[in-house]
Amino acid sequence: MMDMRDFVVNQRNGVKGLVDYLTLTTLPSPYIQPLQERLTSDKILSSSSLIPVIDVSDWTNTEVAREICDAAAKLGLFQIVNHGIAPEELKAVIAAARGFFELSAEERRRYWRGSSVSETAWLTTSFNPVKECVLEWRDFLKFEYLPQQHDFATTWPRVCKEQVIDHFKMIKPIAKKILNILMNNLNLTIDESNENILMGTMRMNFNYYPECPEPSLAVGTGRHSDINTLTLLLQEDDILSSLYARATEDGDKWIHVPPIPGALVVNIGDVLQILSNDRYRSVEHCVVVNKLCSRVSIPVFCGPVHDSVIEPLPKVLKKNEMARYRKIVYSEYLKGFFGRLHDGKKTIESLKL
Ligand SMILES: O=C(O)CCC(=O)C(=O)O
Ligand SMILES: [Fe+2]
Repeated sequence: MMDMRDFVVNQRNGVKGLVDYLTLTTLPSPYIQPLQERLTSDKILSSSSLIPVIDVSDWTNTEVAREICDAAAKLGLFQIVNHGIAPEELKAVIAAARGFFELSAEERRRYWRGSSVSETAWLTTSFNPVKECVLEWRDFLKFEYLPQQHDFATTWPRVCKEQVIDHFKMIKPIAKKILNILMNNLNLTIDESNENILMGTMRMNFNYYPECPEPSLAVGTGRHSDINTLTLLLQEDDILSSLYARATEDGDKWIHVPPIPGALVVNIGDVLQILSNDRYRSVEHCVVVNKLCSRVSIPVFCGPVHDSVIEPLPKVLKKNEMARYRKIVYSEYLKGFFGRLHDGKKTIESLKL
């Protein structure tokens, strides 16, 4: 019998390669999640209006700023509409992502992590497939955007290179506006002293979740919070019941993040929670897969450069207020996160004082 894990991970076919190669009618055993990791219906809150949707057509409107800061403080996740990126441009980057995953397994393999033909783009599967007992039903291609390095994108796959560059360029000013609003609310601005922490790096994922024979037994992306400052995520319009956010830190209830045509999902990452000494909170989220259709999602992660020192900003702390997190260099934070399995907010919790 075929060793599925070996085929997907070591032979670098990914889970996309697996579903293309075999007609699966049941979920292969390496993907069967323990019950507590499955998003069963009893854990889902059913109201559809729990995720704020903010119209940002006027960034200078104080009401817009208030809604953004409020959502960042409470749930740590919201959607924005009328952000200025045209629907056709969003469709183009989704189509480019699908274009990449429609390449042959052999073509895709050229980008596999560890032996990728590109230093700034690599493909892998699940989250930490060497360590995980149970795999996640997802492949992803990651891009690092280094605008100062002029030829950074020459090695990116031809099928999607232009759209990725365009998308990075369009997302960057939107991210900066949101971060600026969040900083202003803390009586700070983005300046030379903090820009490298807030958005010194930008990365993008093409997440690909193939159709799954028994979605209720699997997860697409396991429970985690993003470890950066801010994520702007594009999800496909027409695929429901995929992304879920944890409603409250202490309960096991989850809220569906519905796809809205033309919208971007914005979520707060751990670094912003630390810098703001908990005034903003990173949100735990996870992804459920589908039986009949594959799904693509495209998060852009803004975050610190590796040698940034992350700690509650002295200017945020009120008189006698204690810092709630110990200081850490960001590269150490990354090691902590990527050395674990997806496990909710364990990385940020490990820094709590
Ligand atoms: O696929 C999604 O909707 C979310 C993916 C995600 O959370 C991530 O890539 O960090
Ligand atoms: Fe995420």
